[in-house]
Amino acid sequence: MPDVPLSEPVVEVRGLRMAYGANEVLTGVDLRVDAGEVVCLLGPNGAGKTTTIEILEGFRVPSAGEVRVLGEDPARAGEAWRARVGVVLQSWRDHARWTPRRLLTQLGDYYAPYSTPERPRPYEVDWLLRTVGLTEHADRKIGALSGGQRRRLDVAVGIIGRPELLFLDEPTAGFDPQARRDFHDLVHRLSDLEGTTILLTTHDLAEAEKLADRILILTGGRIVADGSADELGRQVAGTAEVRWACGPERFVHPTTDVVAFVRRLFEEHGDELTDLEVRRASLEDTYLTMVQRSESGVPAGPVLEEATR
Ligand SMILES: Nc1ncnc2c1ncn2[C@@H]1O[C@H](COP(=O)(O)OP(=O)(O)OP(=O)(O)O)[C@@H](O)[C@H]1O
Repeated sequence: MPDVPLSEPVVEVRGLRMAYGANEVLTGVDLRVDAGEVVCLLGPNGAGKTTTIEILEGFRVPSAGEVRVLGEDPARAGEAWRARVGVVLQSWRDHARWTPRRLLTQLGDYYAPYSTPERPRPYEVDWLLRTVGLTEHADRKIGALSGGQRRRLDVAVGIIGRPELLFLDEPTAGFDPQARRDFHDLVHRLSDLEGTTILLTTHDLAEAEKLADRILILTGGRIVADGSADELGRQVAGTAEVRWACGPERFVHPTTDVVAFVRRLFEEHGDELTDLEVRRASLEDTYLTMVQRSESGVPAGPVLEEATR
């Protein structure tokens, strides 16, 4: 079970701004993550996802705004707070001469004083190595691991302390399909069985759709969309597209009422229909359209015609 009362947000951000010199990256980000949620932060390259996550982790001090994570300001929070937070950064390149077992054991020792009866810390190292698929490589030098194996170790490092809140910045970059699936299972396990709250970034929209209870889209310095994949789809996709064939001829028609349209199609053409397909806006269509609209200042509205044009 989560250690934060369910009514209190685990992450709450209001009016967050961040500038690197003259480059204003975040211009007023508001977001909230509740206990036990898996939230996915999407956005184009350079949108400020890593910047946002690093501010929430306490690694970066924002230019302005209010940030509360597990009830504290991350920029001022102490070691006990840090022990409750797990972090998988975009890339680690250190401890090349150590072995995964040694690194995880050492890091685990750091978390042990913060163990509680509800949340015993750290995870057992052999269990964790097995869970991330590194048992065979547990005693090899970290510098000799492949990119994907190193990334699995990054994930293990992020969760060794049994965090209540886990930040994952592009966690599956470089994973092969099996490692990706194993990782998705791990996220479900952490979320469902451990009540871990998870905020992740990814460019893999199928991954976002699979993992996220809620998706946030960051572009132009702000969050422009917030909802489940289905909700976002419905917000922008008023129409579906019906494609069919009658003999050699093929047709495409956008409609807001698929069932009524298809029923009429069968009534009128019945036996002559040789193919039929209904296409709704995918998360990719929705995402691309929302980002394009935000960049060009166009308000929300149906997306499918634009996305499939
Ligand atoms: N330390 C820094 N100093 C100056 N500018 C920075 C720094 N870190 C990031 N930036 C700039 O801030 C902007 C946002 O970068 P950030 O890494 O947060 O984006 P992102 O959404 O995570 O991108 P990506 O999807 O490519 O990982 C970019 O224009 C980047 O060049």
